[in-house]
Amino acid sequence: MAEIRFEGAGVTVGERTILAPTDLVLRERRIAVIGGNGSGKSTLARLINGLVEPSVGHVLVDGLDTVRQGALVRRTVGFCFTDPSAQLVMPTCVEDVELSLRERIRDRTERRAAALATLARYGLEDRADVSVHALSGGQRQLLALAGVLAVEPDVLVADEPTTLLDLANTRRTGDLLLSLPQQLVLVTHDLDLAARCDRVLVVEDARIRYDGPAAEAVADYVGSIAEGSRER
Ligand SMILES: Nc1ncnc2c1ncn2[C@@H]1O[C@H](COP(=O)(O)OP(=O)(O)OP(=O)(O)O)[C@@H](O)[C@H]1O
Repeated sequence: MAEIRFEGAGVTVGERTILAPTDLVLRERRIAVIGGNGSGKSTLARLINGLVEPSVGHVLVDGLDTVRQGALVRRTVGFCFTDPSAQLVMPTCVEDVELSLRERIRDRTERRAAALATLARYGLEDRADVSVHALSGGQRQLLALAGVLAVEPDVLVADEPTTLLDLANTRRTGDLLLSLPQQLVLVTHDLDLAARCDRVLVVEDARIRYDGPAAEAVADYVGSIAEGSRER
C-alpha cells in the first residue's frame, strides 16, 4: 500500500478554516471518510492528489509532495468524482477510456484493444460505441471508474461515488470499490459501506473528530448526531 501522509496540512479560504491543520498517516487498504455536509471531507480527499493545495503544512504520497510533485502524485493517485459527468468528456465510452490511456499507450490499435479490455472488466463491453450520454447513472459511474482505473493508479480517491446511484447500483459500485486491489480512500455518506472499510475518519467542523476501526468510528458518528439533535 502507498503511504499517504498529512504533515500539519490545513486549508483556509480567507478567514475561514476549511480543514484545520491535520497530521495523519494512512497505510490501510480501505479508508472511509464520513461526516456531515460541509464538514471538510471533500477537501481532505482533494488534498491527497493535489486538487486542493494545503494553505499550511504538506501532504505526501509515498514521499512525493502533492504541490511540488503534483504530476507524479496524480499518476499514483486516481480521483473519482461524485458526478461522473465531471470526468466523461469524449463522445463514446471506448473513446473516453482511450483518452485516459493516451500517455501510456501511444499505438492507436493497442490503445483501442486496451480500452475495450478495460470496458469488459467493468461489464461495459457492449457499450463501447455508445454515447456516454446514453448510459444509465450506474453505467456512467462505472465508466468513470473504468477510465480512472485503466491507468492502474496505486491509490483511488473516490468522493461520494455512490451518492447519485440507486440502491442496486450503490451496492454494485460499493462492492466493486471495496474489492479493488488499489488502496481506496472513500468519502461516503453510506455508513454500511464505511463499516466495511479497515479504518474510518469522522470529520466534523473542519477537524478529524474520530479516527479508528470502522465499527467504533461509525458508532461515534451516529452518537454525535444523536447528541446534536438532543441539544437542538
Ligand atoms: N474554495 C472554497 N472556497 C470557499 N469555501 C469553500 C471552498 N471549498 C470548500 N469550501 C467550504 O468548506 C466547507 C467544507 O467543504 P467540503 O466540500 O470539504 O465539505 P464536505 O464535507 O465534502 O461536504 P458534503 O458532504 O456536503 O460534500 C463547506 O462549507 C464548503 O462550502
